[in-house]
Amino acid sequence: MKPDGKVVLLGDMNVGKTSLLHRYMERRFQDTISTVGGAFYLKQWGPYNISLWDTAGREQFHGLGSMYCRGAAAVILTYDVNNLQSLIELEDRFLALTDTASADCIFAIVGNKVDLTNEYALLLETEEENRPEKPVTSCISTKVQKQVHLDDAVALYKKILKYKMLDEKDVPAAEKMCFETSAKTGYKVDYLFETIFDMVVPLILRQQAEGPLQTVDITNYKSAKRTKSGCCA
Ligand SMILES: Nc1nc2c(ncn2[C@@H]2O[C@H](COP(=O)(O)OP(=O)(O)OP(=O)(O)O)[C@@H](O)[C@H]2O)c(=O)[nH]1
Ligand SMILES: [Mg+2]
Repeated sequence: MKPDGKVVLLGDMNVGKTSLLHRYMERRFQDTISTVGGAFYLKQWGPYNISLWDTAGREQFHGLGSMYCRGAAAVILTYDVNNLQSLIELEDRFLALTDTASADCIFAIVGNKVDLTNEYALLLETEEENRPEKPVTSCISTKVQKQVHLDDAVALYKKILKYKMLDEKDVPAAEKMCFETSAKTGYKVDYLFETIFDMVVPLILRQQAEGPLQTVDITNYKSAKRTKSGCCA
């Protein structure tokens, strides 16, 4: 079965892409091993099937990224809120991989691992809904000052719009598309994915109305001839 739409997670190794997908699909947090290549889940959203692609952040798999992004309806650029370099990498290394995504692809920027920051307790207080299963209130002393602020993500979102030559007026507001999550506690994980699915549906409808994705016409290519000289026998 062919999925109706595709959502891809990109970002540096160790930011928590696999954990976020796992939390959303399996409803739990467990130890992960660094992803090799890529993998996907299928999520039914209303009458639509959406494929959710997990990619490998490791440098050695970098070349695969643009392949996974091909035709994507949404790309979730993920960083770790405690690692500034992981946000910088999104711009330097991952953004160009999205050139193969759908022309009206939706972009989200997600700062994961907020549970490790000293702001987390405050976030929980101000967010009555989307409460995690188990608020982590112990071990306050081990919490760290957040390295990346939401403003930095918003600035990156605006850079992406420039890169894509999109007008701010035509796309969802930056503030709406920058999220902070915790795959460990579940904080805002459902909210993230479901906000994106809702945005992807109109895109799916549009794509379906326009017919199948444009594919490369191979009828003009000469079929590769096998010559004797090219044969190793
Ligand atoms: N505290 C905390 N740890 C997390 C969170 N999300 C992931 N981790 C941990 O961070 C490490 C990396 O998580 P992964 O989900 O494997 O990261 P990834 O982005 O898939 O990494 P690659 O597959 O190598 O690209 C693991 O040890 C996770 O347990 C989170 O929200 N909070
Ligand atoms: Mg992974």
